[in-house]
Amino acid sequence: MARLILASSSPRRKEILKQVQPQFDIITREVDETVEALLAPEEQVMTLAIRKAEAVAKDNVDAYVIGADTLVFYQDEALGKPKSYDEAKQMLTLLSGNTHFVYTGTCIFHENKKQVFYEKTKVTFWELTEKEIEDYIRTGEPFDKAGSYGIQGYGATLVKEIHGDYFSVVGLPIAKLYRTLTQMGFTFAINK
Ligand SMILES: Cc1cn([C@H]2C[C@H](O)[C@@H](COP(=O)(O)OP(=O)(O)OP(=O)(O)O)O2)c(=O)[nH]c1=O
Repeated sequence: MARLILASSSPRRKEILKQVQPQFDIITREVDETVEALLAPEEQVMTLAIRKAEAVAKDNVDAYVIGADTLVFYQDEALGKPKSYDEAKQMLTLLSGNTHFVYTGTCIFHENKKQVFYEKTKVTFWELTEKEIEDYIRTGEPFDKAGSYGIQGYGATLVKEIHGDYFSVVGLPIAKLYRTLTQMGFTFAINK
């Protein structure tokens, strides 16, 4: 049976994949997460997804290896994970009352061949008061998340509208991933 590997340390990506496939392994390698800021958003997330998947695929050529990367873009500026309280406050203040885009790049390696794609989701935030932003940051939720929020947690209260794939905002566009893996020859447990 073909082996499926999620090359990610994100607990959210693991939960989403588990929702449709009970059996897979998690193997991660440290990769350089810097990327040329002048690249288009989709190129940035796909470049990083390829890097994450490739680092694991080179020792696991027979497996199907999945890498993913999520970035929030507001007016062409990439918002990654905040490094401090102040940075989280700055990001959430930018996003308040405005529309931004969440890009997730996904890459699958199998037998030295790769498939890469991205999803773009449009998210609009409610207008937030300074107290709302500060209360939210104190939950601790912003710190390991691109754009300083998690739509799947308390962050749900910040979101007015979303157009596109919810799961891609959380970190893994599962429907497109399922379809791409199936096209590449992987058989999910549900299809056996
Ligand atoms: C916008 C948003 C991001 N995120 C998360 C998804 C990603 O885990 C994280 C962005 O960081 P990433 O660098 O994409 O991923 P990661 O470092 O968590 O994991 P790995 O590189 O090992 O795969 O932000 C949410 O959980 N909810 C959200 O609403």
